[in-house]
Amino acid sequence: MRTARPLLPWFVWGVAAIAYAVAVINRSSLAALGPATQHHFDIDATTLAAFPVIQLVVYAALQIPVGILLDKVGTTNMVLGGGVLMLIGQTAMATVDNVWLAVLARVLVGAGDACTFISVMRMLPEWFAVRQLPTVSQVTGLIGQAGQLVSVTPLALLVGAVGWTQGFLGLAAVGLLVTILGAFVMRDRPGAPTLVEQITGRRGKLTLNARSLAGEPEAVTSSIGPPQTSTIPLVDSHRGFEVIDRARRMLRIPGIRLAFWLHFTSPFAANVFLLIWGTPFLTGGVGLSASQSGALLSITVVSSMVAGLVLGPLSSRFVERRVWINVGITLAIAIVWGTVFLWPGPPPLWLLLALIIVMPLGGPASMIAFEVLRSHSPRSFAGFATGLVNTGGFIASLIVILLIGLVLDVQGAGSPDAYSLTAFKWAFAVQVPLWVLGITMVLIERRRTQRWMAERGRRLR
Ligand SMILES: N[C@@H](Cc1c[nH]cn1)C(=O)NCC(=O)O
Repeated sequence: MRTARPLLPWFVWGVAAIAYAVAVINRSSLAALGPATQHHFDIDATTLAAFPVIQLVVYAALQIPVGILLDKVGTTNMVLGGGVLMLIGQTAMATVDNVWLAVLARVLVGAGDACTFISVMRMLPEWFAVRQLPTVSQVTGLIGQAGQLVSVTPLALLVGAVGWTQGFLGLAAVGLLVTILGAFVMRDRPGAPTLVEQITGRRGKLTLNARSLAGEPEAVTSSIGPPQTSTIPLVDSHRGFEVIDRARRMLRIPGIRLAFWLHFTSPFAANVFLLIWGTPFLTGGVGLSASQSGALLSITVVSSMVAGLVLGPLSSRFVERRVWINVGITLAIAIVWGTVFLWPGPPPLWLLLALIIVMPLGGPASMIAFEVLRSHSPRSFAGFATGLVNTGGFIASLIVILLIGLVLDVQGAGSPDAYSLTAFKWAFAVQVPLWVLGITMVLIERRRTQRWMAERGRRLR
């Protein structure tokens, strides 16, 4: 007899994905509001540029602590806690005039943002079957990217129409609504309570009867289950050094190192472009107008969303080749950027479009790192391991953001009136050593992973 497919996993995931989209809106809420921010706080361009950098530093620095907390307090509490931090941060952003308080507000936004993505990623295997995970993960990323589109235009229009304070309070209110919704709907796993149920101590029928989609028969492709915690080599542990000890234990598994390098190598070009250096390159370097540059930035978001739809089913169908899919995309990004570097003078429109379409594929490609991680990380360490892997792309992005600024400064082209195309080409060339390092490490760790699995008789099917 056919039993009805449970809908709860889709509701839980839907609310979690919306919470992630709100985190991305909060993260990029200043992206299209540069001049408004400068006017509101009366700050120069350098101080303005410090906002995304500080936020990124906070985000990256908190990935491992958040991952550890995640394994202890669970995904629902982390996503909702992150939501509360972000709405406090945006309320402060709306109401303070002092730039240092605004920096503190961005720290809160960065901290809340840091809690969201890895918690949602950690929650998915509890609700979905292995063969569904690549697609569900990619669609989660895609919904997050939609959040970026919201900050590029609608948020800027809202702030323009109702003013800074009302606009940011509106954003905080959206965060509050989603957090309240999450408190009623999100559950770590089937049978686990919602936040409201944790507080009242009563579990509803929906929770008691909850089922995951993971129990259904695997039709096409299946993958190995994650290893048991006991397969992780023991290392001498001292109290107070638990984090280092855990990191060492996890990093002894080559599959986890492979996931780290996959995430390190693929997304930084798009992150750097979208978060900070894309607009200066397109306007000050290539010579486009602000609106042309804004249109191109929107195309990057759409390209990444479309790629997410394609890559999910592809990496699920070709489990054995998923690493090559990631490497192929990184190489394509490097080749397009290489052509821009070597092109004499300004890149023609076709080349700019190729860059704008190919570069953002690195975001969805980096989600393959989490697929690889799921095959190699024991469940009890999954939050920690997800945080560890997610640091990869953000460390690389931070290094590139800082190096581009440095190379521009060294050439005397560090301010908008001194920008030049040649200076930008040299500056963006700092990405080359990171691609070389990343791809080399991926190839090395892939071979080690294969050997590790062969020695233990494990196989990806
Ligand atoms: N690679 C991104 C996610 C993504 C998916 N599609 C495009 N980008 C990632 O690692 N995100 C982490 C985060 O907090 O957003």
